[in-house]
Amino acid sequence: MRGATPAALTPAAAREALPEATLCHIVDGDRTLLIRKQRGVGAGKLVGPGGKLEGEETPRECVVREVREELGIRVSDPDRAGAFAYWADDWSAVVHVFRATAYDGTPTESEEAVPVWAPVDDLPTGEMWATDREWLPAVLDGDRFRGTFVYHAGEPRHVDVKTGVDAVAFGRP
Ligand SMILES: Nc1nc2c([nH]c(=O)n2[C@H]2C[C@H](O)[C@@H](COP(=O)(O)OP(=O)(O)OP(=O)(O)O)O2)c(=O)[nH]1
Repeated sequence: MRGATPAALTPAAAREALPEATLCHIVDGDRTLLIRKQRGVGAGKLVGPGGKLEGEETPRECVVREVREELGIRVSDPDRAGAFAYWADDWSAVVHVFRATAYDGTPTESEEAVPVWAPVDDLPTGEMWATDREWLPAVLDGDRFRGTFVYHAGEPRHVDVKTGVDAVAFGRP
């Protein structure tokens, strides 16, 4: 299945075939909380906090754990906003995206992440994954989406995003 082309891969099959990861987009009034990723996939970029699923945890459990590990805060209302299947030369995954508005604690720098607040209506897209701009504004706005992306040599070669649709076909909440 890993060799299947995206066109042949249904969302359910993608989840079977690919590792799963999460992203959390916290909205606080007119700003949103990103991290400057210090290591791993996407190091150096501005991204939502998140990471790979571990063991039998659900995506929601994963995103709460990752936000706590990376920023030292506890999100209390992560809401599933969408998902994308993502293929690149060195890493491919189904990434579950959550939106949250409530958290306890103060975002604090860790080995993995430096917190960066960004204005919701002026996102630093030049420092983000090229395809994040296709779905992040909708997520920050409370909309839902589903996406499929193929990157080669760091450039997006296939980009398919549908907003206003449920991503539940990509898997468990
Ligand atoms: N914003 C954004 N993030 C992405 C994209 N593709 C992609 O895999 N990611 C994220 C999903 C995960 O949060 C992250 C990959 O996991 P990670 O390397 O941070 O994993 P981790 O913290 O569990 O692992 P580690 O560093 O301890 O090995 O990259 C994308 O297109 N845009």
